[in-house]
Amino acid sequence: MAKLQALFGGTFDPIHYGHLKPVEILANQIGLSRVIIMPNNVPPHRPQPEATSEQRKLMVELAIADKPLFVLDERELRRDTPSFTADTLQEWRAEQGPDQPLAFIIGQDSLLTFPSWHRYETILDNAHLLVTRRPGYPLTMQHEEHQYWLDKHLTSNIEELHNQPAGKIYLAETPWFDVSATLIRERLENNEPCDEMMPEAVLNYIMQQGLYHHGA
Ligand SMILES: Nc1ncnc2c1ncn2[C@@H]1O[C@H](COP(=O)(O)OP(=O)(O)OP(=O)(O)O)[C@@H](O)[C@H]1O
Ligand SMILES: O=C(O)c1ccc[n+]([C@@H]2O[C@H](COP(=O)([O-])O)[C@@H](O)[C@H]2O)c1
Repeated sequence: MAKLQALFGGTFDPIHYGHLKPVEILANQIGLSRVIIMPNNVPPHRPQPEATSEQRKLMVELAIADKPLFVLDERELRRDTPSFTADTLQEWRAEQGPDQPLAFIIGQDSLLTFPSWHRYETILDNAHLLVTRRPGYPLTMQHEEHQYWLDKHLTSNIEELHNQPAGKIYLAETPWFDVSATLIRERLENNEPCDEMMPEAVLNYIMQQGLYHHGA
């Protein structure tokens, strides 16, 4: 049987432990031997990031250098158009064939906005969604029709993720990591320590590049 593969997309401006730790725990819980981490080039639903795509890619490389679970995928970095997940997953599915189990990992906040994503309903045609917990966000959808959509696809059966190629949503019971890239950017701007929030190599790179600090 083909192994479940999981793609984890993000802006990663910068990458932090709130990205890495829940996904490492999720991988352990459901048996993922590899997670493909994919920085976007043009985030579809937010302003352009502060760090360049090259800098964000480098920070991801530094963060995962000693973590064999993760590999980097540069496909969205090579596109100049908005990094729509539906397009990326369609391309990935075409490469992997119809039977390969594929998944896309998101945090709880992304699940809430998911119905506003470009062609969101097609995403589950090509992949499962694996959702990690994030403090401060409800686990229910704002609109009834979206809750119906969520309930229709929900599973708590890990076997289904491995046996079916796509179509399920799995709400993982991962611990909370109360950190965001926004908080880190703000703290760096104010010269506040961020050592606990991200790998040392990433923080050293940020300092060396003078990133996220506009002070006089
Ligand atoms: N602390 C966290 N816990 C769980 N998931 C997270 C956490 N931080 C980010 N994620 C998830 O990681 C993915 C990429 O997130 P992103 O790069 O936008 O980070 P962010 O910290 O939310 O950034 P920003 O503060 O700039 O919006 C998203 O699916 C997001 O939900
Ligand atoms: O396809 C979309 O419309 C879409 C809208 C918002 C976010 N995404 C993707 O979701 C992932 C997390 O996004 P973000 O903005 O929280 O870093 C990242 O891979 C984005 O490209 C995708």
